[in-house]
Parts: sequence; C-alpha cells; structure tokens
Amino acid sequence: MEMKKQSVPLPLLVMGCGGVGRQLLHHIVSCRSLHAKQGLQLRVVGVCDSQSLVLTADVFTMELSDTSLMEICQKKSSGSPLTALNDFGECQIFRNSEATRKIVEIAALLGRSTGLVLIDCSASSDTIRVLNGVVDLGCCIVLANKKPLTSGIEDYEKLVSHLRHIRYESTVGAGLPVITSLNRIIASGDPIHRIVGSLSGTLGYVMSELEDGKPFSQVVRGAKGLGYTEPDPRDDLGGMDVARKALILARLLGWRINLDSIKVDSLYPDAMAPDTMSVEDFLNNGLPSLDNGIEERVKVASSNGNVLRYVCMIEGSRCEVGLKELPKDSPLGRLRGSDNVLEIYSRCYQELPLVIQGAGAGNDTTAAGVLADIVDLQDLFH
Ligand SMILES: NC(=O)C1=CN([C@@H]2O[C@H](COP(=O)(O)OP(=O)(O)OC[C@H]3O[C@@H](n4cnc5c(N)ncnc54)[C@H](OP(=O)(O)O)[C@@H]3O)[C@@H](O)[C@H]2O)C=CC1
Ligand SMILES: N[C@@H](CC=O)C(=O)O
Repeated sequence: MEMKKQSVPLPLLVMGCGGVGRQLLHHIVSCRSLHAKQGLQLRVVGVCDSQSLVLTADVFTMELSDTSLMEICQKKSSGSPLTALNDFGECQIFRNSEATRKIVEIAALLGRSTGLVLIDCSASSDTIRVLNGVVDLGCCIVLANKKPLTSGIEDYEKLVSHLRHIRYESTVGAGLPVITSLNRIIASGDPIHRIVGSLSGTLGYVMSELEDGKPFSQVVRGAKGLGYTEPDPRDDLGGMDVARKALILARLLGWRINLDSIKVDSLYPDAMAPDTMSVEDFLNNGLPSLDNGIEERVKVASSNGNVLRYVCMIEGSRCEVGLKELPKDSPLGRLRGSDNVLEIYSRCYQELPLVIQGAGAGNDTTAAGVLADIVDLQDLFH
C-alpha cells in the first residue's frame, strides 16, 4: 500500500503586490499539485501593499484561499489598493502603521510555533524595520527587494545574521542562480578575486535595442512596459539599481562597504532627478531630450566596432558600475535583450571564469526565483 506523504505547511506573508508580488501569487497557485507531490503546502496568511494588510482571520488554522489570492491580484492589476477589498470573506484589513504592527505580532506568534516566511516584493526602504523585527523573532525572510540589503552595514549584518533564515537570490539576476553559486564557491574556500558582468535587464535591453536604431526614450518606455524597470526607471538609468546589485555581491564577498563607496555612471543629468521631476514628467518630457546624445554615443561606439554595455566590476578594492564601450564580439557585447551575464574569477576559475547567463529581469523569472527561495527554506519547517 502506498503511504501518503505528510504535507509540511509553510505560512507565508507577502509584502508588495505589484508586478513581482502578483506573479509570485500566481506561481504559488499554479504549483499546488507539484508542491503537494513534494509534501509541501504553501499557506499564504497575508498580503500587503503600501497602504494595508489583508490577513486571514486565524493565522494558525486558516489561509487566504486560491480564489481570494486571484481576486487580490485582479484588484491590484486594475490599479485599486487592497483597502478596496471591503467585506473580503473571513479576512481582516489593517491600515498603515497598524499593518506593520500586526505583521510583527503575527511573526511573534508564528515564530515560536509553526514558523513564518516574510517575503519582501516591495521596492521600498520602509520594510527594513519590519524585516529586522521578524528576523529577531526567529522567522525567515525572502527578498526580491534590494533596498534593505543595501542600506547601512549594520542593518545588512543584522538581516544576514541568521544565514539559514534568509534568501535573496532574486535581488541579483532575477531567477539566475547567482547568490547560490557564489555561496558555494565561498563555502569551499575558493577565493574570488574578480566579478565582472552586465547585471541590468533594463540597461541590457535598452543598449541592444539602441543598436537597432530605436530612440532611447522609446526603448526605455518599452523596458518599463515589459516589467524590466524599477517602479521609477531612473533607478535603472542612473545606475543605482546596478550599484545595489554590486553592493550585494561585494558584501557577500565580505566587503564592509556602503552604497556611497561605489562609483556610479548616470545616463540622465541631475536636473532630471526624482526630487526635481515626477516619473511621468521624466518619461514624457525628460527622456526624449536625451535621445540625440545617447544616439551619438551609440554611433561613436559602432564606428569603433564596439557596442555600449553597462558594466559592473568588482576587483581588488574597486567596486564600480558604468557605461563602457566593448567589442561587439565579447561575452558582454554579444548579450541581447534583458539577458544578464556574470563572470566569476577565482582560484578554481582562474583563466576561464564561471559564467552565469540568462534572463535577468521580468516578473515571471523574478517571481520564480522568489518561489524557489521559499521552497529552499522548507527543511526548517519540519
Ligand atoms: N521586475 C524585475 O525584473 C525585478 C524586480 N526585482 C525587485 O522586485 C521588487 C518589486 O518589483 P515590482 O513588482 O516591479 O514593483 P512594483 O512597483 O510593481 O510593486 C511594488 C509593490 O510594493 C508595494 N509597497 C510599496 N511600499 C511598501 C511597503 N512599505 N510595504 C509593503 N508593500 C509596499 C507597492 O504597493 P502599492 O501597490 O500600494 O503601490 C506595490 O504593490 C523591487 O524591489 C524590484 O527591485 C528584483 C529583480 C527583478
Ligand atoms: N530593474 C531591474 C530588475 C531586476 O533587478 C533590472 O532591470 O535589472
């Protein structure tokens, strides 16, 4: 007689219900039978956006049903806030600071019983406090959001203080196995002395589309429409998003540095900074005025047989990110679309680096990376 495998329940609370958060909920629902076969049951007990938290009435015994999760996704896709979900089954809705307090309260309850995974799919620095709070309470955290890992070194060290309780693969390279690979090399005592790569799906896509003669403003809007950019595309164009990825990698190598130690090249002038222009104003009026200058840079590179790529370099005591002219026929020059590539040089990968390449942005692959991180934590929940 076949023995039925006992399911391991994993309570999850998802912060952020934008492109990545919603896709994660879709992946969770569509993987139900796969996970059941693996003896795993993902129980989403709460979902929040920037204004409120939707929580199941009893976090110990209940969860948001798949129908409720899809209704939440639909509501958020249509641009409504979660607060618009009045009278939502047996759920409770908490607003603003009450929502944060509630998450910590749940973490305290579940942290010492069933456990809890708090997932950060927001693009906000405001989640640092709650993430640190739940880590202290013995809960696990999974991040797609780079900001908490790239604030002050003390916050970073606190977040990673329980290494078995944190996963953040999607922060660098979306679904690509970057952090896992680096962790394995580091754990084996193989010293890494150089990392070079193209780590922005947005800038990769923009640079390769520019080679086809399209205007800068058009391809940036295209990247936004495809879900590659940050909520404010200036995070990508100004190099800060790549700088954050570089900082996450450098800190993983043990460098105790901050964001301001990283040299960053920006593709837009200070006069178009977020404190001067709204995102809409930038997209509609700022960006088009940059078209000619960028087109000229692409032409100059092309006349030298080169292409432009936004490169991240970590070597010696240098950590920098910026736009470089590279031969068309080089590993970075050959990249197309949103693909990322990362070359890791170490003692074992001395002459020929370990190369990780593939789609480096997009809601689908990013959410898949987050889901894989969650599943990777299951052994802590037996
Ligand atoms: N897209 C990609 O290719 C990749 C994205 N990432 C990262 O994934 C994260 C999410 O990206 P994306 O889904 O595109 O972003 P979106 O802007 O689409 O979604 C962000 C969500 O976070 C919510 N939010 C904002 N502040 C808070 C807060 N304080 N607490 C809880 N929720 C909050 C927003 O609420 P509201 O709806 O109310 O505004 C929104 O639902 C980002 O950090 C991004 O860097 C990482 C790798 C790749
Ligand atoms: N905006 C980012 C998304 C992933 O981190 C990118 O373009 O790479």
